[in-house]
Amino acid sequence: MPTVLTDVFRGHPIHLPHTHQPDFTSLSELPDSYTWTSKDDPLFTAPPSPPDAGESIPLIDLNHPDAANQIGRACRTWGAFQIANHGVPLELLQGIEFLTGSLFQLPVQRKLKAARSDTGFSGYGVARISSFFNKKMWSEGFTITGSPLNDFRKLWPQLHLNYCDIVEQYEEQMQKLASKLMWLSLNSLGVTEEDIKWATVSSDLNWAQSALQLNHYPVCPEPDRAMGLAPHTDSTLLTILYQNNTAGLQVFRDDFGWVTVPPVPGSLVVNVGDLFHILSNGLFKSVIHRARVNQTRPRLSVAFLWGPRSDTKISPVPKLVSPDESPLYRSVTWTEYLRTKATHFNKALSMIRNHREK
Ligand SMILES: C=C1C[C@]23C[C@@]1(O)CC[C@H]2[C@@]12CCC[C@@](C)(C(=O)O1)[C@H]2[C@@H]3C(=O)O
Ligand SMILES: O=C(O)CCC(=O)C(=O)O
Ligand SMILES: [Fe+2]
Repeated sequence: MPTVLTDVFRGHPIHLPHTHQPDFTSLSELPDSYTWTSKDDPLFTAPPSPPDAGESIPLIDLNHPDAANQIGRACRTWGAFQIANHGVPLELLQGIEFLTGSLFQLPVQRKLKAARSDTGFSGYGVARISSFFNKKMWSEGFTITGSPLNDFRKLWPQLHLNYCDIVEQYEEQMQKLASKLMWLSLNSLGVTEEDIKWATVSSDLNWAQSALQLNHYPVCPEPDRAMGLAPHTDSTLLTILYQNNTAGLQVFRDDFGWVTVPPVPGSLVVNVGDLFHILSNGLFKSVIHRARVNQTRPRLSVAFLWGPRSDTKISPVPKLVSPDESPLYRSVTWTEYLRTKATHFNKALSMIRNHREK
């Protein structure tokens, strides 16, 4: 039996202090344990792109005839882009935002009834990458994979079925969209279904699996010294992110520094993840991103983390490797990669890189 995402951390416990979260709203000063400097994260004080430089990830209209090329270009240069006219109903985006807001507004004792266990995948807790940093992040999260029924029943004894329904509809829409985006970007490189047999467009999508990460960044007394979610790349093929109307997401570019992704109502943000970086032999860049926090407005985001089934080996598409060079990366399954990431964090991608021999 191939592992499913739920089993990824079974036998690979990650101990995280979910139960030590403060009541964020009661703090009028930033405690030292939440105060970040460049000692805690070398990129913390990297210069932000000047607002007048006008640099921003592209906003791509999926109905535009040139959308595939625009997406391909964005994946090569930024590793991220926003999309409009994506076909996901606005009411569903509003529904998932409402669910996320209601979940995090629950009393902390109720949320802890659905806390993520050390070997578990789903549930309430601090960011999984917390163990790699000395300082705490000003956020709380909830991961969903498979049916959320058991967790939701603990959170909302009355309304859980309505909320399960929203999650199911949202995941269904996101799966279709993610597959469409992957093929648009691959087609822009001349890669077709003949080249990647495990991911056929016409199949019923059971070659893919996903997780939903709900994030809440409460208002913060000293946002300039706090960190919502520390810099990371996602381990996915693609991540599709919905953010509410409060800015906070930033992407890093060597040439510009940190660039804020402004919320555009109704649009979605798409990130290239590490597995897509590998599949494209490094042509598409998995983007380093982080979330900052705000002094007056809470921020919510919903990340749809999408990758292949656990038994699929991902390796660079042969067509994208020059005949006189070896592939940049070794093959890896999503499960293997998530475990490597859980142990080695931002060194994971370089750990599966081949040392080039001509
Ligand atoms: C499938 C997954 C990707 C993820 C780890 C997870 O098991 C579920 C949560 C995801 C997330 C969201 C926040 C950032 C991140 C690095 C993390 O700690 O948890 C990602 C993980 C990832 O993409 O590696
Ligand atoms: O909240 C955000 O904007 C970023 C969230 C994120 O990067 C993630 O959940 O992986
Ligand atoms: Fe992320």
